[in-house]
Amino acid sequence: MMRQILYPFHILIISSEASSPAQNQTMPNYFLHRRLSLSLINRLKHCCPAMLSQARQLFTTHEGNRPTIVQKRSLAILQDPLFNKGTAFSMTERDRLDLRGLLPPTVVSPEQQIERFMIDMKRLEVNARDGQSDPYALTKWRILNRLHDRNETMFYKVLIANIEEFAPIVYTPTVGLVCQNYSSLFRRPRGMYFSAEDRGEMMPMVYNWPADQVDMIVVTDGSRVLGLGDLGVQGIGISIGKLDLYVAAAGINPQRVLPVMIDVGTNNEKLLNDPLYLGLPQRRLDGDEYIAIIDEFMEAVFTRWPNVIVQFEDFQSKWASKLLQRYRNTYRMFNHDVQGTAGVAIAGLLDSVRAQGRPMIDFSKQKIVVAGAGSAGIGVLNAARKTMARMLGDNESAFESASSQFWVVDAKGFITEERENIDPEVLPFAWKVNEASRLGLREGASLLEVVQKVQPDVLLGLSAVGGLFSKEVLEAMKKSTSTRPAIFAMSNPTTNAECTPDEVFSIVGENAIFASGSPFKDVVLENGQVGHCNQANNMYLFPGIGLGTLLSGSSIISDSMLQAAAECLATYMSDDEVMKGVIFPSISRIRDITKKVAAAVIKEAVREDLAEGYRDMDARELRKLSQEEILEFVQKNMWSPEYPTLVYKED
Ligand SMILES: NC(=O)c1ccc[n+]([C@@H]2O[C@H](COP(=O)([O-])OP(=O)(O)OC[C@H]3O[C@@H](n4cnc5c(N)ncnc54)[C@H](O)[C@@H]3O)[C@@H](O)[C@H]2O)c1
Ligand SMILES: O=C(O)C[C@H](O)C(=O)O
Ligand SMILES: [Mg+2]
Repeated sequence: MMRQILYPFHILIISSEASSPAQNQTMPNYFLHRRLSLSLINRLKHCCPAMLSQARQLFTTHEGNRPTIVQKRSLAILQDPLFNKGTAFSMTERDRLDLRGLLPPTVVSPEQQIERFMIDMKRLEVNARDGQSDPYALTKWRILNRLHDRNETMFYKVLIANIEEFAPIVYTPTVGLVCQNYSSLFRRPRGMYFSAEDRGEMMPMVYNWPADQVDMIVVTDGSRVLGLGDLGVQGIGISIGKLDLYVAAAGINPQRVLPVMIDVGTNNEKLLNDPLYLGLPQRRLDGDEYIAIIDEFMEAVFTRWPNVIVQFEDFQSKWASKLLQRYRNTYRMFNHDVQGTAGVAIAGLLDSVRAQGRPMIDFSKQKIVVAGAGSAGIGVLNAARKTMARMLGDNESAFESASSQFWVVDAKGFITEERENIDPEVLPFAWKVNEASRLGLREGASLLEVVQKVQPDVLLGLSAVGGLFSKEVLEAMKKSTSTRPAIFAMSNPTTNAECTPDEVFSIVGENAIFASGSPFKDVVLENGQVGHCNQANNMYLFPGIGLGTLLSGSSIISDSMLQAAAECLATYMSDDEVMKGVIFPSISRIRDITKKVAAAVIKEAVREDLAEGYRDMDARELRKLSQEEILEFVQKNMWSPEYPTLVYKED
């Protein structure tokens, strides 16, 4: 009789403590429960061992996964953002980890923590937003950064749950402002800094990083941060921002990411003269000296973490492609501005063909004017030409005729073969002088002249020049031969966008397709419909490329893997969406997109026989997986910000 009464009562106590860590219980309540609970366990132990084991089972089921073993206690754990839960530490955990007295007595749930955080953040927003720019952006970044410093799990919970609102803070455009002001914003270090002064020391230095396992490194030398130029050591912000998205979008475990800054000096006079500048106060190293440093860094990180993936980010175009060619066949690396941007642009360009109600294969007939022939522009041009050539038969003549679909304009104007000291990478896109003159164009012609003469289907900007697509240029786009002229103002941050969506829809027309690198708000058109602002940003690809490479176990990142990622993104949008001018998904879908892109990358790595498997999933097993099973495998390996149960154990 006694057993029958005790049994449900006991389970109730155990499960309530386990599942909802004594939410909002004050100390006395908690102790009462705990005392009851312990005494009942003792009684059960003697009178009914079977019941006890059932109760324990229930306890374990409620706790979910196995606990995380930590070698820290007390203050050390509260100061460790990877393990910290703040006021969400349950009372039992507080006891186990010597936290009693170090936290206010009320235990709150993770949901309540986020609610409190968001209320705080929203307070700032009263009268704060003025259209495109947000005067409180930097303050919000600071608040988020402080949260990142004290509780990683909660930071990612907040970021994922509010990705539309906070991606523009941790990523473009605000991250640009953060990099510009980094020396004064600096509070706590994050990531690693390798400088020219560390020559010969990088190998042992790598072992200063506490994590034995690192999956993703994003490295920059700060030489071309977004469209903001050389920001020297302050470029670390861009590596941090990209990795925030790796965790939020791809579910890479935050304990296994490493933002890196390689400081070889800066040519930015303002920084060199700034006494508060935190980087090496010297001009940038160049030539062999520069390469030797990057070589040493690569050797060091791949020695300690042979399976790491290194994403090169925001290297000036002078070095971007050279370093890519130097390392891409030896190391698991890619240059995201060159390769990721290309994929995103191709996906958008293919969807703008669909938006005209035409088949994707008609992409090969599109006339494309590109403003900007730097690392991003050249990456897009090469990938677009390759895509067209494949559609036209994939032979040399297909390549030739594909080249004549592009008109490239840089800081010196329209590029022909007459250009002095032409960059060999641009040469394949330079027009023959006589063919250009047949169109009424000459070397150095202005963007406006080119648009007037060519009447392109697409005008794509990767120039880093805000407002480059002037009223006159957009007026000229009205004569585009396309039924839905596409204008891609891809430069970052917002101030560098070549034009705004309002300008496009009001000048070019309501049928236009608009995409920008940094986010803009949709526009209400005169006809009452919505003019969609698509965000053509490589954030839709890099998390999936990284995750797919990691899970496939491929030791390199091949062109076909990148192509598969781009094609996956291009087909992500439904016909219905595309016809409405929505050619990129909303960022709120980024985890789903990333999962699919990663699956496409894995599939391609398997097809190319590059996949070597990941953990228990060896290459043979991976080859047997269906599409659905690959997606499941990806999903299973994506980290989610949930508090694990912590248990203390000495080293
Ligand atoms: N949306 C994205 O996903 C994405 C990805 C990568 C780069 N970007 C942006 O693209 C921009 C360029 O990046 P990059 O690495 O190629 O830089 P870069 O410095 O290598 O190249 C800039 C190019 O623009 C040209 N240019 C300058 N003034 C011009 C003008 N008045 N008219 C036409 N061309 C002009 C330069 O000659 C050069 O060819 C940056 O703003 C960057 O933020 C966006
Ligand atoms: O960082 C971005 O937002 C995109 C791109 O990598 C850039 O350099 O602008
Ligand atoms: Mg970049």
